Amino acid sequence: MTEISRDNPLLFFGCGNMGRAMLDGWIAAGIDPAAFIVVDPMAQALPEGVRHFADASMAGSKARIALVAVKPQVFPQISNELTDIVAGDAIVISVMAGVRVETLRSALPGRKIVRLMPNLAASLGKSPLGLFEPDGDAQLRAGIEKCLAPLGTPVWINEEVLMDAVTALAGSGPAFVYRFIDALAKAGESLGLNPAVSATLAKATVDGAVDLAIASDASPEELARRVTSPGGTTAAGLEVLDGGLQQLIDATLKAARDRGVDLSKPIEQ
Ligand SMILES: NC(=O)C1=CN([C@@H]2O[C@H](COP(=O)(O)OP(=O)(O)OC[C@H]3O[C@@H](n4cnc5c(N)ncnc54)[C@H](O)[C@@H]3O)[C@@H](O)[C@H]2O)C=CC1
Ligand SMILES: O=C(O)[C@@H]1CCC=N1
Repeated sequence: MTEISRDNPLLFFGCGNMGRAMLDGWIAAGIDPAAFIVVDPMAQALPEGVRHFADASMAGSKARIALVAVKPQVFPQISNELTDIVAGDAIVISVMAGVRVETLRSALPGRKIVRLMPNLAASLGKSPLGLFEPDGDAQLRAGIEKCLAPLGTPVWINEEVLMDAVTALAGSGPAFVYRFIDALAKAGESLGLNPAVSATLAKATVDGAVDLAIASDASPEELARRVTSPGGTTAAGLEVLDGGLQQLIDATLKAARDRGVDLSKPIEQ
């Protein structure tokens, strides 16, 4: 059921920023565009061959595998539409932040529910893929991993409550990294560098540092040590950064995690 193809298409319910990144990742990996159906009133310029319906009622046959990628706040309003277009025994993968398996199960009785927390790097096949399913179903897990393999690295999470931490770190995380890149560039500018030069240096620095961190057996801490000459420029900079960075990142992730917990609560009408 997790083998997606023209005959067993995956239905995207919502295909905005996140859905589109996943769709692009799958198609870039060589999956037939006809293996995808998108239901989204706003989706535009979808890849050729992807079947698109503005409304669920137009989608025709019931999907056996579906991906829910609408905003969590929208889910209560669309759950009936969704129930109508996914088969009774379908696999439903939700990327919605906060929305719990219990909520998904009560809206979609009988379906196998999998929660997934990806990020936008799915379009490049480089997304962390935090996964939770409540039944410890080995066959389902293997099928999901195979299906998601073109998008990045799967990591199963054993306690659902930790999906809010995964969301904060891996789902929201790219935005925090982009802010760091921006801050590097702005700081370079304030030291007199031309804005375009500073932005290029900031991106290339982060790009190379990340590639080294991934390729090397050394920890990030050890790699930082290798950059740092005693009494040199890096030591002078780290003395400032180490005075506040961890505290700031702790507070940032906690705020994001706590918002995920809020989103898990029923919306007050
Ligand atoms: N943007 C990101 O980096 C990440 C987002 N997510 C999750 O992905 C979900 C979607 O987020 P984004 O893509 O950022 O939002 P978005 O606003 O870009 O996309 C949501 C899409 O849902 C569509 N939609 C709204 N009502 C609909 C309906 N009745 N039927 C079908 N489609 C409908 C909208 O037209 C829109 O294209 C959220 O639940 C979010 O928590 C998870 C990880 C990362
Ligand atoms: O900001 C959000 O709520 C979503 C979930 C993770 C990334 N974007």
